[in-house]
Amino acid sequence: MRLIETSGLTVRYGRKDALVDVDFHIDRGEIVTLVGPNGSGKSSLVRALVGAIPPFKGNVKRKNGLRIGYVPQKLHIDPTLPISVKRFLGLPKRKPSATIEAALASADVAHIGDSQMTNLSGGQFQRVLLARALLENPDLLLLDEATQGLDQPGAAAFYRKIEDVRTELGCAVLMVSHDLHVVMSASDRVVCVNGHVCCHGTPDIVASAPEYRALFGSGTGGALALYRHQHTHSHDDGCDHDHDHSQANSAEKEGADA
Ligand SMILES: Nc1ncnc2c1ncn2[C@@H]1O[C@H](COP(=O)(O)OP(=O)(O)OP(=O)(O)O)[C@@H](O)[C@H]1O
Repeated sequence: MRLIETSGLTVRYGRKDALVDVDFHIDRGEIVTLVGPNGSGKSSLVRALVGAIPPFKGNVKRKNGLRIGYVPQKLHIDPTLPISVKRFLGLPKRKPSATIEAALASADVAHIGDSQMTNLSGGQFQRVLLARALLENPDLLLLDEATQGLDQPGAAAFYRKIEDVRTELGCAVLMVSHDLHVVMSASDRVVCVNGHVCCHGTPDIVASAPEYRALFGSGTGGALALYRHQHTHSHDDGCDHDHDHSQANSAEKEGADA
């Protein structure tokens, strides 16, 4: 079932098109990763999907009553403001403590409810933001560069957690990343934008390839993968971003030979 669907979506700021003619959809329970370089229109697409900006052309359809849980890139908390994790999760609207505890448990941080927000590590902080997004029992979990600032094992652990959350709660997940190479192996689909949809497809797990290990280190449990570009697509459609296919190609070969 479609949760969100755009057709022919164009987003314009002033006289400048940020995105042109985008057909995009996300279905119930699927994990979609949106990649693209800086300024390629990822945030614009997300803003249009959630209805924060209107389409200049085309349309965006959302399922009636769609509930979206949003995990931002980061959130500034005044370091002089003492606030515990549980109190933070009760803002702006108080929630039953059982609801808060369940959300913390789903984000794997059940034990830090009484900690001060300002004392959390980067990884714990992102888990709390994830718990906050889960409070409303979302149909769609939206993560905007949610692992920025985490080290690589931290990012990998966070991705694996997201995969678990999808399995447990059945929500769809839309992840946004500016890193073309690092995506979730759990993604059902990867959509690459650069002012338009350049290409889309399934990511390949290349965790066993030496090149993969050289790039990302080991110990990620296969949560990180290189996105194998679809080499069947043509780049003479005005897609002018800089893909580095060499590493992914050699990793694929190694993976195939192994
Ligand atoms: N509010 C705005 N007003 C004018 N131009 C904007 C606005 N927001 C974005 N843009 C422009 O639209 C284009 C797409 O920006 P967008 O923020 O969607 O890209 P992005 O892929 O999310 O980038 P990043 O990875 O750097 O966050 C850019 O050229 C940007 O300068």
